[in-house]
Amino acid sequence: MDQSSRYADLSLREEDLIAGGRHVLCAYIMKPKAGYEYLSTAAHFAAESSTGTNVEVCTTDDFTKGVDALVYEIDPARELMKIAYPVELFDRNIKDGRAMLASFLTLTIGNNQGMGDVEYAKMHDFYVPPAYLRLFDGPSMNIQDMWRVLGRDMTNGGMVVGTIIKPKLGLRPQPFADACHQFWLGGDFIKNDEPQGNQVFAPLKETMRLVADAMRRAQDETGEAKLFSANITADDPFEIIARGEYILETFAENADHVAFLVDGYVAGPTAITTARRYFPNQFLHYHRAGHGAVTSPSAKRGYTAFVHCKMSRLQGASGIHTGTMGFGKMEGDAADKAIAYMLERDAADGPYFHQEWLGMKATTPIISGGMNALRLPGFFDNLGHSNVIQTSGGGAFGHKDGGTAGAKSLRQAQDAWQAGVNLVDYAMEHPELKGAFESFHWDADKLFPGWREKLGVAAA
Ligand SMILES: O=C(COP(=O)(O)O)[C@H](O)[C@H](O)COP(=O)(O)O
Ligand SMILES: [Mg+2]
Repeated sequence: MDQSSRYADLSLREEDLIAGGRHVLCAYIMKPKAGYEYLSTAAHFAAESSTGTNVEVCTTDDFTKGVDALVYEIDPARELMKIAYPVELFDRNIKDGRAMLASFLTLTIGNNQGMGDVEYAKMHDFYVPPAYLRLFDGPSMNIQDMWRVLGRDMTNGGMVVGTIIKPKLGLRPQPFADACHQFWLGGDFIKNDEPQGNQVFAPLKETMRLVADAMRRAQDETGEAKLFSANITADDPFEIIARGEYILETFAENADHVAFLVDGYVAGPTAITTARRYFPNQFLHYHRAGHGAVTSPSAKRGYTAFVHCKMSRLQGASGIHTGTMGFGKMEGDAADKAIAYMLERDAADGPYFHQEWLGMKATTPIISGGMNALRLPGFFDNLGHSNVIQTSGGGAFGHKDGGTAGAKSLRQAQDAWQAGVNLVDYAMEHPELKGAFESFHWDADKLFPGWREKLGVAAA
């Protein structure tokens, strides 16, 4: 059945829809299955994503039709389809009238992902009008709160030097805390790796007691503040809260040095919002493990990394992994800096829509995955600044002189970039950075040809 007379109106203009402020706009790359016409499939998609089904039902009344989602633009050659969703379609909390991301996802990327006439559909961008934007929590904390703890400049405080304790799993509590202590003697920030929680060989309570102690000792030894991002991910919101409360109590006087890490893709919006609302004074660290299943450019369904990150700002993530933009080990490319700008700025352009954030706090990009000191200058050149949290696991603990030297080499790389000094020149005066060239010599050969002669390091 062709529903395009009801669920499509190609005479609608995007600027009018935006000026009207009544619609959430979504852009998809959609391809119908063989034998299905583009506009009628798009209309069926809009029906299934809003008020309809595959047939007309006798219970529909005039009010219903007023909240239909409408296809307002198609370009079959580019497989592009844009749909306007009336804001009234989206569910709101009974307790406070606020919006929820679960409802946004259920409609805009819900049943439409399994339709028999759709070959594939992936969301590439969305626009949120002010009337809906203001109903989301948004972040309560971000990198500025870390800079405050670290005693840095509040507008251009620079990179938070971070790591992930490796190995990913398999450390008992004491060696885990020892690794933290080692890194903190040179760096600022440590995060649990995304699967680390309450394994039987490393019970959370015992591990956190030792990590809190390692933080105290490192702070005493260096005279600097240190930060820890603790994984509180769980299926059960009460477990998330129990973990968070235990950790804050254990870090005690250093509780404001603690961030909470939530695996937001696998545990979902409920877990993120539980942490955002129950612990509004902690930095909320959104780890996105698993997102590649839908965001990878090779995935034709789901949504892009850009859409995923943009949603996290609405939910209130203080920081989210944004990838390494082609400079690390994970999928991505230089143009992904648009993701960081959408998170950081008060107004930014996505691939299809301009978004005004109307003062909603920024979400900090967390740069991670196969990074080390040598890869940082190129990364910062591309992004244009270094006000990010950067975590190098292998790039710190893979340093030939250990985690402290690894941490120092990362800080030195950022300092060199900020000072506009070539990394090889800086390494002449900074032994830990020089050690990074030796440790990651395959990167050094590629990124800084001639480094061996300059630094006096013989060929391996
Ligand atoms: O543990 C790591 C990186 O370890 P290492 O520094 O040893 O590579 C993170 O989980 C990845 O960054 C996730 O990827 P992304 O940040 O793209 O979500
Ligand atoms: Mg990890």
